[in-house]
Amino acid sequence: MDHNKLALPVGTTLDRFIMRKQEDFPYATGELSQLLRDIALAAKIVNREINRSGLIDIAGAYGSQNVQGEDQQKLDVIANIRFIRALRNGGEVCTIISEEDEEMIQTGNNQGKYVVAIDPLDGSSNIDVNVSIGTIFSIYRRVSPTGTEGTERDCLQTGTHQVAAGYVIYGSSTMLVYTTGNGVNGFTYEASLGEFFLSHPHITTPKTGAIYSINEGSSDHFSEGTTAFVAYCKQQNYSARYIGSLVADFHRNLLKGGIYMYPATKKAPKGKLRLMYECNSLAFIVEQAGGKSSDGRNRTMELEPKGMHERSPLFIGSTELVEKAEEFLAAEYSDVVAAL
Ligand SMILES: O=P(O)(O)OC[C@H]1O[C@](O)(COP(=O)(O)O)[C@@H](O)[C@@H]1O
Ligand SMILES: [Mg+2]
Ligand SMILES: [Mg+2]
Repeated sequence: MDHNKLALPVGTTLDRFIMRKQEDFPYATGELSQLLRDIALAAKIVNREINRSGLIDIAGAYGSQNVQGEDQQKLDVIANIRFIRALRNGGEVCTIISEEDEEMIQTGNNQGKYVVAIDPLDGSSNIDVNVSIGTIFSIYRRVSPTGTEGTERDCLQTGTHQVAAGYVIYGSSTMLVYTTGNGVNGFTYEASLGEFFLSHPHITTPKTGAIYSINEGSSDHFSEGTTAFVAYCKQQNYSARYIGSLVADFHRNLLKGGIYMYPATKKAPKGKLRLMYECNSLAFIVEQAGGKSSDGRNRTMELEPKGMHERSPLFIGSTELVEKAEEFLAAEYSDVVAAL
């Protein structure tokens, strides 16, 4: 009996889980394990900042805009600093792309084998109103040789090249959910012990569900296909649930079944969400949990990134719901083509 392959019990610490899983890979050298620990450490620090954000003056806008033209919140900047510092100090990462920085961030760890794409604080519009927010990350192995700075080619890889991806949700409890391509596991943070504990082993998402998540405030700008699918969801008496924090909406639907959509609209032809550190990361998770993710037509993880902050429409969640949405969009597309 290969004990390493045994399912680890609920309550296993993240550290122990990472170590035991590393033993499953005889050629593993521990760098990815250490990188996952570095991310968990930064998440603990950011969690502390978020929990006390109402008490100390870190609420509100920071006073500058990021490359997307969005007003940065103080916590966006604090989370960005904390994750970059942990990844730099950890030594495993040569280059970082972050939602909050226009250019690639060279860490100085030229021997580092990994590149990280990160959304340090997801759900910025919910920061000051005590609604769940998150962090989203993707990890890639560099393609350029070690000993040099990471390149744009290292950063612009398709989602299928992710070696790991995950998110942290800072909600009623704080959880870290991630995959290294061998299923999805969730860990709950016990602040008094300063530890993440395995609480959700082998997460799988239902094939279908009765929840749809989309900002209907933009419905005037929806395409015909999106409008038709939303109408279909209502006919099916599905529940509309939209928190406005991608991580939180995704997490709920992952566990309960459902679909989250941020479609292309007339005002945002490529949607809003960023391919490298929002869409690809969650696409890897949902596929590993038995779900599906696309831009309405193409598999998210096969989309060729053209820029670090490129946007992509996102339809993600239970396979049957995403496929149903794709059917409505395909009908719209064939109408468009027929009209050409
Ligand atoms: O307000 P909208 O247009 O519905 O957008 C909400 C979406 O934008 C986001 O806040 C974008 O992410 P950031 O907060 O990281 O910029 C998502 O979390 C959320 O799903
Ligand atoms: Mg985000
Ligand atoms: Mg963000």
